[in-house]
Amino acid sequence: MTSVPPAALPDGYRLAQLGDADRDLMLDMIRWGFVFEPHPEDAGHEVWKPEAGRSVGIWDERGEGAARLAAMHTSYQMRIPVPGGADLPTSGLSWVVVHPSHRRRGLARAMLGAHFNRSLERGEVLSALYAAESGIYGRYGYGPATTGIDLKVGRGATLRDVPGAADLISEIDTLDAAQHGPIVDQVHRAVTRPGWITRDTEALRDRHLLDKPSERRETERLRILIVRDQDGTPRGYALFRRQAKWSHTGSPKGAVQVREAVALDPAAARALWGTLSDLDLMSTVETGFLTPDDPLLHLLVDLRPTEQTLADAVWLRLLDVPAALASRAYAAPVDVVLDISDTMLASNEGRWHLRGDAEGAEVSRTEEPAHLALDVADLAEVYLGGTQLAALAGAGRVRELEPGRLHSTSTGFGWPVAPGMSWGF
Ligand SMILES: CC(=O)SCCNC(=O)CCNC(=O)[C@H](O)C(C)(C)COP(=O)(O)OP(=O)(O)OC[C@H]1O[C@@H](n2cnc3c(N)ncnc32)[C@H](O)[C@@H]1OP(=O)(O)O
Repeated sequence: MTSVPPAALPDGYRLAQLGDADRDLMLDMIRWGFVFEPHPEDAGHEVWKPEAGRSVGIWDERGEGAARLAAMHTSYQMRIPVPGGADLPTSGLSWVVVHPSHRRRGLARAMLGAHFNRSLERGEVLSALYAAESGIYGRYGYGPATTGIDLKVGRGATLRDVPGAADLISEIDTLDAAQHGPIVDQVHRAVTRPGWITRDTEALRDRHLLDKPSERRETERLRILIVRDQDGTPRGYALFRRQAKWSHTGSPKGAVQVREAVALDPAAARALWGTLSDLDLMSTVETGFLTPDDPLLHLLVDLRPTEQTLADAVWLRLLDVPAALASRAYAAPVDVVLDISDTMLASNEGRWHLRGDAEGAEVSRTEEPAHLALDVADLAEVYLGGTQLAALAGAGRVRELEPGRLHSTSTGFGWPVAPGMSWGF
């Protein structure tokens, strides 16, 4: 156990980096936190590979005997593209668990403080996560920066024609990580969208293509649909499973469960969704999280029969506010003083003068009067352009201190392509 700089912890607890020797304890903690038992049939399929030096635990040293692990988290090294195309170093926070015996005494807060300091020391400007419950992370300065829409589309839903779609070649196969991994990676990487986190390490790529036997119980194994152009170049893919169901009168009611669907052009999107929505014996396609501007929403002739569920997707934390603001481009010129409150990272607190446009931006500390005031979590929510500053102002979460500044700044923070990503970590 390597010691980590002290954090505010209740007496008798100690924060420390976790390593390979702690792996079994970490896996046990993860089962406590996320409530599951290992399935015997998954033996040999587990590829949980925490990245070296990025896991931290809290040990309970009260009482007699050896210290017991009371809490843990890990993080992954990632890069997030932001509006304008810059790729920012990001710490992908994951597997945050406090054992039920130790909850609600500040262990999570202490771990988050350590996570912020350690990420900043590594030069990470942002932290990103998927929240198990949406009430947890706002208090630590994270905001839901991307939104996902899950659609349930009926079999044979009419899609608009796209020139060239009929010329593409669609092939369906059983997913084989070694064979299809490079194709998935190549297409996934070619997407240009704020928030689109690439899977840059082997551990992230392996985990993403994992097809655990226990997950096939009610369904089939993971399949892949690849759409290629006439030259054989992949233009899109979908990872999916089919689940067979039958009505009491013997009619097929199966569901296609899409894990991830990526298309690089309109024709590929049309070919992909056309195939997925017309598989034999299936009556519905469950799309999984799509970005709010996904082509499927605009290919469908009639949206009314589809069931839609909107939910928060990636939560973002600006660890270094000036670096984050200076790294993105702005859809319209902005020249504004923002007064930021941040209860956990004092280095972000206070007034920042931001001047930016489509080419880039500069940010400096200032004593000038502020035009807009907001919390760092609300800044995170608008940072990738998915939520309007003006919308948050409508809910009283952004204060306009100089009349007339809100709308121009809100336009500048917007972006024509919705932020999003297609996989969870
Ligand atoms: C990125 C990810 O890994 S998401 C996964 C998060 N982990 C889980 O959901 C696993 C099960 N839950 C847990 O392990 C724990 O309950 C945790 C990690 C969510 C919270 O740990 P704790 O040590 O109890 O949190 P801590 O004592 O620091 O509480 C911080 C604050 O958050 C609040 N809080 C904690 N969990 C929740 C929740 N699920 N919903 C709403 N508020 C919460 C606490 O009430 C407290 O509020 P306060 O500051 O106003 O007093």
